[in-house]
Amino acid sequence: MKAPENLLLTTKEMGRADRAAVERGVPGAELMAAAGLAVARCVERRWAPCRTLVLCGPGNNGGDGFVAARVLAAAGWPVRLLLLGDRDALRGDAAHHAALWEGAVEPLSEAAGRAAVEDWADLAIDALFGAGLSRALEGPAAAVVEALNRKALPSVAVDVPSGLSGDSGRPLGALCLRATATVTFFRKKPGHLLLPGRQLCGDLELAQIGVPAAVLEEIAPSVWENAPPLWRDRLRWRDPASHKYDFGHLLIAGGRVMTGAARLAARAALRCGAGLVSLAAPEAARGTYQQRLDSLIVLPADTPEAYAALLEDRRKSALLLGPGLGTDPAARLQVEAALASGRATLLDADALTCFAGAPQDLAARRKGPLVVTPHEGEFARLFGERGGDKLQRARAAAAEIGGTLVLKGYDSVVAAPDGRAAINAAAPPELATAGAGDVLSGVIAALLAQGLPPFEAAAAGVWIQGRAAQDFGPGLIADDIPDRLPAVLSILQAEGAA
Ligand SMILES: NC(=O)C1=CN([C@@H]2O[C@H](COP(=O)(O)OP(=O)(O)OC[C@H]3O[C@@H](n4cnc5c(N)ncnc54)[C@H](O)[C@@H]3O)[C@@H](O)[C@H]2O)[C@@H](O)CC1
Ligand SMILES: [K+]
Repeated sequence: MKAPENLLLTTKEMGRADRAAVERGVPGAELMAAAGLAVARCVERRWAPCRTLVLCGPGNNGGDGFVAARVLAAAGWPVRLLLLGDRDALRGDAAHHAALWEGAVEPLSEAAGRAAVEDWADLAIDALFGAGLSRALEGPAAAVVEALNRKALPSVAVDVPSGLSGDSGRPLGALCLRATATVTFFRKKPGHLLLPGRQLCGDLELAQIGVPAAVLEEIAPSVWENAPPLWRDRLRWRDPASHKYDFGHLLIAGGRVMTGAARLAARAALRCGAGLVSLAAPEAARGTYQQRLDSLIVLPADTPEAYAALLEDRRKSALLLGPGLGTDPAARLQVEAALASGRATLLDADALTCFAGAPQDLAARRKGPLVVTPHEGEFARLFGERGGDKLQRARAAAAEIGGTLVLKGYDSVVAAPDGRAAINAAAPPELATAGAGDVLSGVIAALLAQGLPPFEAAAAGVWIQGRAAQDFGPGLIADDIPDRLPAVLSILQAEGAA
């Protein structure tokens, strides 16, 4: 299984992993002991002993809370434990660990929860609900979470902040804890990375609690956190025998007016190792394209037919259309010619708008590998308003067009038509700037030109661009990114050789 350490598990899959671990002889009570201990250790690392309020729910999330309370109390921390529901109603491992707790168990009522937060606690451990949350917070749980948020009391959430869906990254109702830190177990969940979940979790810690990695074989999850182990072995590096044609020939379709977009893409593509990058452009714009980038080959394409004729050269291994292309009928014909050529094709921006509201037309014309890279606005234009969370929408849309789809954003989702998906959490907010999408399209297209499969090219491209922009800070413009790509590639090459 690819990159097992980066796999993400849905709440259901995590339940299966827990059960499979127990079937393999790891007692559930031990898993819970390790989970609660990890929470306590997180608290001890981050704070000096202080008045700690442990809020326990009626399920196993609450059981983790009992363990954390026990560990902290034994270490001399002042701990109060408030339980939602009846102690006698606790079951299984949670009942086991509740019985080992020697301190008082105070009932969590609306008034008791509020008072403990407002008048007593310096810190809270949220063990109300984890993977088992099935509806919006209400009653005492809602009251105490609301009080925690209002006071902005430091808090550590067990598994997920109460109120959050670990699958969608969205609160199940209007209310969700804003945690300082979250400790989760075995593998992260999609909701830890998707927005707003990623921000509601605060600092995310992953603890290993004794679930053997072998259980992943039977669960066979297909969503990863985007990271080099997922695609690093596909990257191509030059050696003394290399020829430029071994690294592909990318053809970019350049428009007449907005020439900056395609130039950014071209520069990024050259920096990302494409053997040759050509840009097909109408007469009026050719001079502009050529002047700004000496290593770019500018080819004449005054009509869609002239563009199609360029595709007869089979050495052109990938096509990029969209940045600055325009949305007139000629642009649409160019996109159709690209799709019909069977060449690996990346469509972005205007090329997607050419198919607004008609993704089925796009799917019907596709003859080869396809990557599309819409932001939310372009996605809505192409597919219409869709329900579901970001991961669901991206996967469904990828399956529909039979291509890999990158739904861009701070939490970009890369989805393949076969159901594989990667969520990217390694990009800085500064990438929200004009032209960053054009750079990304150039990076991914360069990887396609070098023969990477679409899903790997897209996931690698998203990660590489994010890393190139990392640590730049305020003031980043898209023009800064291409020349920062080589440093990222050098690190990836060195890691691959190690
Ligand atoms: N062996 C295991 O299964 C392990 C589980 N662990 C912990 O167990 C958690 C999952 O435990 P559970 O499946 O028991 O689920 P939870 O403890 O998250 O919650 C389930 C309980 O909450 C109730 N509930 C759900 N939504 C509610 C709402 N809005 N208002 C009131 N009640 C609500 C359910 O009826 C059920 O009683 C994980 O998040 C993790 O913290 C860890 O201890 C590691 C081992
Ligand atoms: K929780």
